[in-house]
Amino acid sequence: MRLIPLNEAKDVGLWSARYIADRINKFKPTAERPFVLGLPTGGTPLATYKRLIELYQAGEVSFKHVVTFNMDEYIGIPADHPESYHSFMFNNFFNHVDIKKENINLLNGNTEDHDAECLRYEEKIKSYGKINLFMGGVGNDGHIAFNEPASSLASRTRIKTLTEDTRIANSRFFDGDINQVPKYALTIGVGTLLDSAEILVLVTGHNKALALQAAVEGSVNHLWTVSALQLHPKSLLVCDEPSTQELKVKTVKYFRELEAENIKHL
Ligand SMILES: N[C@@H]1[C@@H](O)[C@H](O)[C@@H](COP(=O)(O)O)O[C@@H]1O
Repeated sequence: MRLIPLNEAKDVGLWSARYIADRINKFKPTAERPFVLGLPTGGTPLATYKRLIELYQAGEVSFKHVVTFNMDEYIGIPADHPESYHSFMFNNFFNHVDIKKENINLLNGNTEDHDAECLRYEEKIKSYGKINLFMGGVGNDGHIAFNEPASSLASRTRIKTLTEDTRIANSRFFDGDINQVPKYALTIGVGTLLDSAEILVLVTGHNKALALQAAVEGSVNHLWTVSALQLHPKSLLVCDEPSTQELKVKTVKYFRELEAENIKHL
């Protein structure tokens, strides 16, 4: 695991966007051999999407041969609801870059058969071999995608019941009203995520400090599903200073020294 300790949330956006653009460019994707990118929603990745759009506008990266898979989607709100993850992705990213519509993959939370939809998604991912890079955020309780506490670390794409904590946290997008927040979601599993070649998780704000501590200093534990990153050969946590508050000084110092060169080149 690598941990990149940066100062501010905006630095996390700049660093991660540059990282993703470099990965895509190095891969030299073509129509026959696209770069497969996993994507999250939430407040944290907004700065990354904004910067990726700027890099695209500056001609530094293209999404023409990039295929995307989103992590999760609510059940029970229409795809065109302003707070669906479908709307989020088009409004904040897809509408502003040169990605082809047919290369965008999102879970559909409004089918008759959720199991069939989840299986379809897993099969579609498999049809590309694997996801080259999955970007994610983390919930206050350490959930990754919508893999709430006690999700199996071997889980695949499926329906999950959202915890009250998550619904309270996400009510900020629903006029502060928890009753408007869906109770269920479709989400990739922890196992699905771990199959990716590389995982990049963004962590910002003091409310993520316990989750970051669990991810880095805790044991692998299904109550903090983000800790499963410890099992992955190539995982990367990019964080701001407030989110490191619960880490030992020694831990932060260690990673800061290891990453001195990479942090300098922001
Ligand atoms: N399903 C999403 C997660 O993928 C996201 O990481 C988390 C944190 O969101 P935020 O970045 O807004 O704190 O929220 C939701 O629960």
